Amino acid sequence: MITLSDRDLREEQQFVSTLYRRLDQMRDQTTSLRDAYLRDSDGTPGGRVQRDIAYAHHAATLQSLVLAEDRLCFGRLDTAAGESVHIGRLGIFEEGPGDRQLLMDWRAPSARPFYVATAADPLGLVRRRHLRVRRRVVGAVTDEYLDVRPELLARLGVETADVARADSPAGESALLAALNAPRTGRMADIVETIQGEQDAIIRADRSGVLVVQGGPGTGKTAVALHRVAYLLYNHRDQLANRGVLIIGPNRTFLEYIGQVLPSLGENAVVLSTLGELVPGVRAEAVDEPEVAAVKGRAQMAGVIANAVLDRQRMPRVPVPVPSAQGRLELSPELLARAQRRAWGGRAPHNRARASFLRVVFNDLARQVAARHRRGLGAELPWTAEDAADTVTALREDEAVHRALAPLWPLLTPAALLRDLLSDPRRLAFAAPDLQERQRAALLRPASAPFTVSDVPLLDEAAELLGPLPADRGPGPADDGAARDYAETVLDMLAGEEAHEDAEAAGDTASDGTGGIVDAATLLALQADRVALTSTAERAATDREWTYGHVVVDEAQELSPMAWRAVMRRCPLRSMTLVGDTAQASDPAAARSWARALRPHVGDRWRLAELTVNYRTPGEISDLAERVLRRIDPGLRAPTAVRRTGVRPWFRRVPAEKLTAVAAQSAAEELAQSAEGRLAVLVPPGLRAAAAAAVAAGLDRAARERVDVLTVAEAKGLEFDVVLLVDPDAIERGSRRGRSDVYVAITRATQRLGVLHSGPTPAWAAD
Ligand SMILES: Nc1ncnc2c1ncn2[C@@H]1O[C@H](COP(=O)(O)OP(=O)(O)OP(=O)(O)O)[C@@H](O)[C@H]1O
Repeated sequence: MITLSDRDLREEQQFVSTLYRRLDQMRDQTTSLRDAYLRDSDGTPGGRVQRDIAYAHHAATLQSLVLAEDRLCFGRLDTAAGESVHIGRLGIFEEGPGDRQLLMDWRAPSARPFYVATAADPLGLVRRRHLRVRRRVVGAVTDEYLDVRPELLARLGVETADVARADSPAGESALLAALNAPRTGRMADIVETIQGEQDAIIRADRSGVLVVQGGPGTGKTAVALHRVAYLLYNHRDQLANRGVLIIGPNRTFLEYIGQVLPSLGENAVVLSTLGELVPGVRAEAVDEPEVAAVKGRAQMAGVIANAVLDRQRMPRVPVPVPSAQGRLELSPELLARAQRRAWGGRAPHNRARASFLRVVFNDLARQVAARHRRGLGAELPWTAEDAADTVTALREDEAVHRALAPLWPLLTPAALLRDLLSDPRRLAFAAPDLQERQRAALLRPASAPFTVSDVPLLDEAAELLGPLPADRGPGPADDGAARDYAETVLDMLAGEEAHEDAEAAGDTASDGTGGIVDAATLLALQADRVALTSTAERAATDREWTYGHVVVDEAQELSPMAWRAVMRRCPLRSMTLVGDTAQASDPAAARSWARALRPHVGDRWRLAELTVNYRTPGEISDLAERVLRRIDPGLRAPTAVRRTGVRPWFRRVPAEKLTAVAAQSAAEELAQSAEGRLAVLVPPGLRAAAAAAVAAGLDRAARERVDVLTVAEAKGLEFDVVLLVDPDAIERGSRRGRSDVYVAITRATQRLGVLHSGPTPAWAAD
């Protein structure tokens, strides 16, 4: 590697300045186009929708151009054929005849050698150049030579003696600078320094299920996000219409990764937690482990199906039906026939109800006709018109509806699940194969909020129930359905106000995720009042939306029921599943990918592995490796790419002083540097006390750099410094407690401190 002369630096600066001038010009042009749509509308509803769509399109383009500002250009390739091309965050062309390309998008096939060419396999490159551009200024340029034949070097004006051969696939100094940089609390993109094994996954074929297995810090999340950007760029036609769904473990994580895709110019993406997968529900609470374990079992699919059947059961005695036409009655035989007719259509419950009621109302009308024949006016004929009028009158009769209410009620998934889990009788009917103890664990008050493990059950129910009919008129919907409906409307109105407020404030991307859609927020928008313009917006509000590609991060945590819900979102099975089975902590999680995927794709999935740890320095990952061996002696931790020379520290503290000492240690660690973030990771029982103690011991600026979290909350995140409090309690805290300790240790990018109340933890004893 050599550092270049001032002349080379000047030339690169000139080129980069040209790029930024063109970028400014593109922004101005897009702004004018966007604003033109604000003024132009023919005033018709159709015209307004078209205007909204065009406006949103140009606004999104403008946002990509704004976000491309930082590190617009970061590389240059010189080929053996004598060509030279600059690589950057997006493609830029000169304006005018010929449209010469100035900058090549990192995702273009010809940009690939930038990431994977080596001296052994130069892929046609002579030189790979890394440009360090900050605030439009080229600060440094480093070169690697991949083909050192003198005639090729001479063409670049370089002497053989001056060059260093590239032996690593991407610029080492750029990589180390990125890895050592203080963390900001938001994940950054890695376009400048994607490594060879990562590139192969990013550019892997779109079809089928790709599992990316890798230890902590191997870049699984980063790779998955760059893969989405790559797929959207290369398969825009297929993917832009259906969108891409990214599922992450919790909201904090989604906020952490939320800015990566917009910074890569991509917005056709929905980010969701499992708890938000069903529109209208935003579950954050988690169940006790044994309850979550039961709810996650595949068996629960049968339980939900039985719960629906339970609502279609018919009485064995006649059902009296008071009506304006007198007292009528439905016999058990008639009800059984209506039930068979409804089942025959194979429609979901709410739709099948129409068939059920058709038979019921015809029978009631038949009874009215028979009464007519027997009574006064019997000499007058009973016409088809009379029959139709009678059915209409019965359908509008409140008393009839009250009598029919318990038979085949309209149901929302929420009502079904709420009733099932709060009623021992219903549960006993639906779950005869669960043990008494398991059923007891599932029971809870009807007013309890939905938990994350309930969401796959709601999804299952939604599948079997189908939507409520759009125009269901006055009808025997059960109380739960009516209550849900009212709640949904209230939610919509509240959401609409919030939306209008945000618009009034000119705050189009107030969530900081650059316009990527937060499923739950969007649900609150009333589709017929606010035009949902982008694919992502429409997808996020529609439970039955199927995506062009689905990414699941921390996929090792999914229960069999969660897998079913996820698979429904992607019948094409174009999926990227990233995770690490050694980090699994969910009690219902599968222990292997094969086991998790077999019910859905058999063995038709591919495995890619990442083996290098970019996050954790060697001193900390050595420790992590020992924890890993205690989970399974056959497992190996990924190799750390760097060492810092700073060893983790341990301190024994009396149990009652743990939180106070954690607060003091946090203050000391933060004082060591003005930048970067610190996490205090605690057992759930200490969280509140530790948060209070830490907050009390810090000034405001320092407080903003600290998070006090449980391990579950810290999943997928990283911090410059981690203080691990009472690891033995974390280990004892759950069946997969050792995995939690492993996850905790591997969150640190620089330093780790451990506070323990008992003897030194076994994994660190020597
Ligand atoms: N090629 C790279 N260049 C620069 N930074 C990288 C690269 N690969 C990974 N990183 C950085 O390493 C850190 C870990 O990456 P990431 O969070 O994607 O790992 P992970 O495998 O998902 O970890 P975990 O399983 O612990 O959630 C991040 O800060 C990421 O930006």
